[in-house]
Amino acid sequence: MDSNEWRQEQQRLDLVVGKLEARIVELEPKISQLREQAADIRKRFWDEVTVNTSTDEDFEETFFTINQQTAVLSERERSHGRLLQQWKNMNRLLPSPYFGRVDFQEEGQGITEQVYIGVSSFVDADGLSFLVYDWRTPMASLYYDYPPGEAAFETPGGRITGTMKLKRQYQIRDGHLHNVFDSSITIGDQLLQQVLGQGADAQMKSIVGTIQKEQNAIIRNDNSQMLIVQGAAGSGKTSAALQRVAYLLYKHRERLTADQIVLFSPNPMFNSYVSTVLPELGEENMQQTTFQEYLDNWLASTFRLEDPFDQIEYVLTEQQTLGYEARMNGIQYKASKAYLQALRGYSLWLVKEGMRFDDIRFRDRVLIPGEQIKEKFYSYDSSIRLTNRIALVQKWLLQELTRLEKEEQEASWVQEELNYLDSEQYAEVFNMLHKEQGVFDFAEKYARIYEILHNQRRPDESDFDFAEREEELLSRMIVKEEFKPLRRSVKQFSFIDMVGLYSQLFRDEAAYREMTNEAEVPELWAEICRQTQEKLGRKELYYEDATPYLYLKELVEGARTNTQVRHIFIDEGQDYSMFQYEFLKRLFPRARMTVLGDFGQAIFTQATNLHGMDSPLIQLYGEAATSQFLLIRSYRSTRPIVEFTKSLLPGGDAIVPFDRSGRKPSLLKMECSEKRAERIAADLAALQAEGCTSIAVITKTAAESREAYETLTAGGSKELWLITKNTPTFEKGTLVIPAYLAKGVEFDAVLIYDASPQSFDRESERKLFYTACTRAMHRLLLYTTGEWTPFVQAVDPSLYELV
Ligand SMILES: Nc1ncnc2c1ncn2[C@@H]1O[C@H](COP(=O)(O)OP(=O)(O)OP(=O)(O)O)[C@@H](O)[C@H]1O
Repeated sequence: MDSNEWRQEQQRLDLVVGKLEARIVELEPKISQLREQAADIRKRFWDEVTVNTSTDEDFEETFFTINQQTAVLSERERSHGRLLQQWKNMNRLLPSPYFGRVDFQEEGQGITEQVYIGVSSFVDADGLSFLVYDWRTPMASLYYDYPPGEAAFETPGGRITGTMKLKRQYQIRDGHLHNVFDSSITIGDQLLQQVLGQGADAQMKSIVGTIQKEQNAIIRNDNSQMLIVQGAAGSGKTSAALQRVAYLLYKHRERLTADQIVLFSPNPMFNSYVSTVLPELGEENMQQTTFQEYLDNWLASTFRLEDPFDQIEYVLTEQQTLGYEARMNGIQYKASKAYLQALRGYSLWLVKEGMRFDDIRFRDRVLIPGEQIKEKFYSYDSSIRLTNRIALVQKWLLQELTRLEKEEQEASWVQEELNYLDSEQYAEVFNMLHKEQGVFDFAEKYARIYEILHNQRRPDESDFDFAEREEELLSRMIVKEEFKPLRRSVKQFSFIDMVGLYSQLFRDEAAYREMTNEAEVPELWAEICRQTQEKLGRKELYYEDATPYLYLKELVEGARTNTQVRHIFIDEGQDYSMFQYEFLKRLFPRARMTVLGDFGQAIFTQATNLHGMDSPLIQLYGEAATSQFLLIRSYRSTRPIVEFTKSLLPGGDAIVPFDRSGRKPSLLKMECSEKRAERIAADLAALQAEGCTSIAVITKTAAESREAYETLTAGGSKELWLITKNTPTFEKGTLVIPAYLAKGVEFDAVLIYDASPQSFDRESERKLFYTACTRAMHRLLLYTTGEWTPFVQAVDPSLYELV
C-alpha cells in the first residue's frame, strides 16, 4: 500500500475516532439525565398516584394512573438502557473501531460501497450512513466468505450479488493504524499469522477479526434443529461456538436473551476459560454449566456420585483389578440407546407388576405400609399410564395423611409435647382463640335476641370452653408441624423406592429380559449386575448409571423439562453418550442443539462418533433437521507440531496445519526420574526465558500429576501449580495437569511428563495421548525414562528432534 493510501486510511480512522468521541460526549449527559429521571419517578411513584378504591370508578381511575406511571417509568428505563448500551459499544469501538473493510459493488448499481467492519455498528449523525458495520450484519459476511471478485450475501429480503473490489484488514491500537493488509484468497493469512503467533492466555479471545469461511458457516447457520461440528484439535470449534452465541444474540435480539442459551462445558475450569469471550464482544454471557453439575443437583442428596473424572481414572488405572472387563462392558451398554429402550420397556412392565414403594414412617412406626401403597397403585384401571397413576397415588397419600393427622392428635406423645411448648406457641394459639371468641360472642348475642323475639329458649348448649379449645388447637398445631416433612416428602415422591426399582433391574439375566421386553444384555452381565447392586447398596452411583437412573426416575415420576431455553451448546460433544443426548433432548424440548467435538479426542469409553452418516447423533432429530460440518484446518499449533500430532491418529492425514513455523517436537530420553526432574526444571526455565508464560506439564492420571508435582518440585522446578478436578479457574503459569482436565484449553508449551509405554500403551490411550500433545501452541516436549510409547515409535523420525 502506498503512503498516500495509508494516509487516507489514517485520516478516515481519525474521522471515525473523532465522531465516536463526540458521540460519547453527547451521550453522557443524556444517559445521566434519563437515569435520574427514572430514579426520580421510582422515588415519587406513589406521590403521583392517589389510591382510592371506594367506588368502581375510583378503582378504575387508580388502576389507570398506576398503569400510566409504570409505562412512563419503563419507557425511561428502556431508553436509559438503550443509550447506555450505545455508550458501551462506542467505548468498545474507540481503541479499534474496525478490523476489516470490503468494497462492494452491487450488481446493477453504479456505486461501490466501502464497508468497514467492527465489533459493533456505528451510524453517522444522519442516522443513515454506517461508519462501521457490526460483524454480524448480513453484509459483513462478505468479508468472511469471499476473496475479491464475484461475491454475494444473504439478506432477509433475498440474495444480493455483486463484485468485491477490495478486501482489507487492519490492526488498530489506541486509535492508531499499526498494520494494513490487502488480502486475496482467505482472510489475511498474515493477520492470522500474527494473531496465532501470540502467547496463550488464561482466557480465550474472540476471533471476529479472522473468522474463516468454514467457521462462518457454522456461526451463521440458523435453520437447523441440530448442528453437528466434527473438527480436528485446534480447529476453532469452541471459538466458533462462542461467536455463534454472539451472532444468535444479535440476530434475534428482539426475542432471544443470553439466559435462554446454555453451554455445557467439559469441566468447571473450562467455564472460566471461555467466560470472557462474550463480554468482550459486548454480549452477556450465556448460562454455563457441566453435565455433572446437573446430575449433582438432582442426585447428590440420595447418592455419593462418581463423576466422569473418577470414572476415567478407573478406566486408566484399574486394568488389573477383578471385574474390570465387566465394568467396561457395563459402561458401554449403559451409554447406549438400547439401554434407554430397555428402561422404557421396564416402565411399561411396571404398570403391570413390580413397583416398589417405601413405608411411610412416623416416629418409628409404619404409618402407611409400602404394601398398601402398592395395592392402591395396582387398584387403578390398567389403562392409566405410569406417571398418572403415581400422581393418583400421591393425591391419595396426601388425603390419607390429612386423615391420619387428625387421628394422631389423640396420641399420648402429643399430650406430652403439650407440656413442653414455649410461650410463643401459646401466644399464637391465644391470639387465634381470641379471634374465635369474638365470633362466639357475636353468635351468643344473636341467639339471645332470637330467643326474645321468638319467645322461646334455645336448646342447652355448652358455653365457649376456652381451655378445651386451647388444648385442641395446640395439639392440632403440634401434629401439623410434625406431619409437614411427611407431606413434603410425599410431594417429592419419596414414597417410591427408586433405588430398589433401579436395583431390581440387576437381579439376573432372565428377570432383566422379562422386565425390559426382552432387551439383549452385554457379555458378563452377571458381574455387571453384581457390581451395580453392590454400589447401589452403598448408596453410591457409578457415573454410567447416573443419567439412566435419573431417566428412570422421570419415567416414573414424570419428566422435568425446561421450556425457557432455546439453544444448547455441547462442547467436547464426543464425550457424551447417546443416552445423555436423548436425555438432553427431552430436558430441553424447545431448544436447538449445537454439538461440537472431535472423535480423535474421544477419551471416554462411552464416546459418540459425531461425523458422517454413521453418526448415531443424526437420528436424534432426524437427517432433515440436522446439519453436519467438518473442520480440518488446525489453528492452534505450529505446523511442525500438527505434523507430529496428526501422525498419531489413524486418519489424521486429513488434518491440515495452518502454516505457522516453529520447532519440531523434542523427544528427551532420561536415565532416571531424578534426571528427568532436573532436566524439566532447566527446560521450564529456558521456556520461560523464551517468553512462554503458560506452560503445562501433562500426565496421564491425577495420581501421576501429584507424583510429578512432588518430584519436579524436589528437582528444582519453581512455582508449579497442581491442577485437580476441583480447581475452579484457569490461570496463567506453569501447571501440572492430568490430560483429561486439559481438554479444550491450550498452552504456549506442553511437556509430556511420561511418554513411555507405562503411561500410553493401549489403543484406548491413543486419543488421550493425542489430546495431551495437541494442547501445545508453540512448543512440545516429550520425556521418558525408558522406552517410547508405541504411538511415538510409529511416528516418522523426521517429524521430531531427539535431544
Ligand atoms: N479464525 C480464527 N482466527 C484466529 N484464531 C483462531 C481462529 N480459529 C481458531 N483460532 C484459535 O485457535 C485456537 C484453538 O481454537 P479452539 O480452542 O476454538 O479450537 P477447538 O477446535 O475447540 O480445539 P480442541 O478441540 O483442541 O479443544 C484458539 O487459540 C483460537 O483462538
